[in-house]
Amino acid sequence: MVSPRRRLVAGNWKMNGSFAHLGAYMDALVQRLTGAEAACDVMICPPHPLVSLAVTATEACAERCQPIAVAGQDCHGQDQGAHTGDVAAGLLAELGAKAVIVGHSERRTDHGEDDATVAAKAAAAHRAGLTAIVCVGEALAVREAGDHEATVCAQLAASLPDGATPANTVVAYEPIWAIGTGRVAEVGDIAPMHQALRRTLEARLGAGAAALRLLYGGSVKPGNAAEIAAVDGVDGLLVGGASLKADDFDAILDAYRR
Ligand SMILES: O=C[C@H](O)COP(=O)(O)O
Repeated sequence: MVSPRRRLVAGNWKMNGSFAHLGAYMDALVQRLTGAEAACDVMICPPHPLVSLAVTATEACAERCQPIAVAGQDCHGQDQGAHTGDVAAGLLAELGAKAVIVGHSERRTDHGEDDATVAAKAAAAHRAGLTAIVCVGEALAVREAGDHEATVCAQLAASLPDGATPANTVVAYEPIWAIGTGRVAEVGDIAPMHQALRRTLEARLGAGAAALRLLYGGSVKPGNAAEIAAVDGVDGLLVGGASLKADDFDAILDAYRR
């Protein structure tokens, strides 16, 4: 049965990009999307200093192609305060962002963020009117030990704040061993995990869980996007490195043009 959930493809630029890159990228992406709409929501997540310019660029082309939403890559769990270097979800919303990634494994590793911190960040996103893209995923050792489903499902349950709904939350399953490594999870890795995560969402959110989108991320490229997009239970893709080139990102969107 075809899922009723609207697919989402989001490009996470991580700590890459520049003002010059953004301008050229938007020109190229809009050119490719014009007259070639993909049957999915499209989102880019540039570094925070580029969010405002990205919003301006997407608004300028709104009449030429399908909407391109802009998202932040992180926010603080509090609405404001003495947190040097952090970014408030409300400010991202004020800049025109529609969503923010929270709990990416690189944040969890680089900044020691635990599930409670991620849940607080997602709640802050919700208060600001943003969609929280909550990331979860296991390390290689956890998978090799066979504990991956229990680990990631527990991670998801603890990373979702009260008040999470399909309207304000997206979940991204990103096995850490597949991020930026070129090592792609097999269909046989992805499908069972997505089924387990769906059960976790149902236990947590009840009937509302059915509409919540569950993305896959980890070395998604033009060459494997269609196969991954076709996996039962995958409602879209969170793309890192391959989203940095407009051509490659557009080729990944082809997965939703067939
Ligand atoms: O947020 C994106 C993921 O970390 C995937 O990154 P990647 O496509 O470079 O493996």
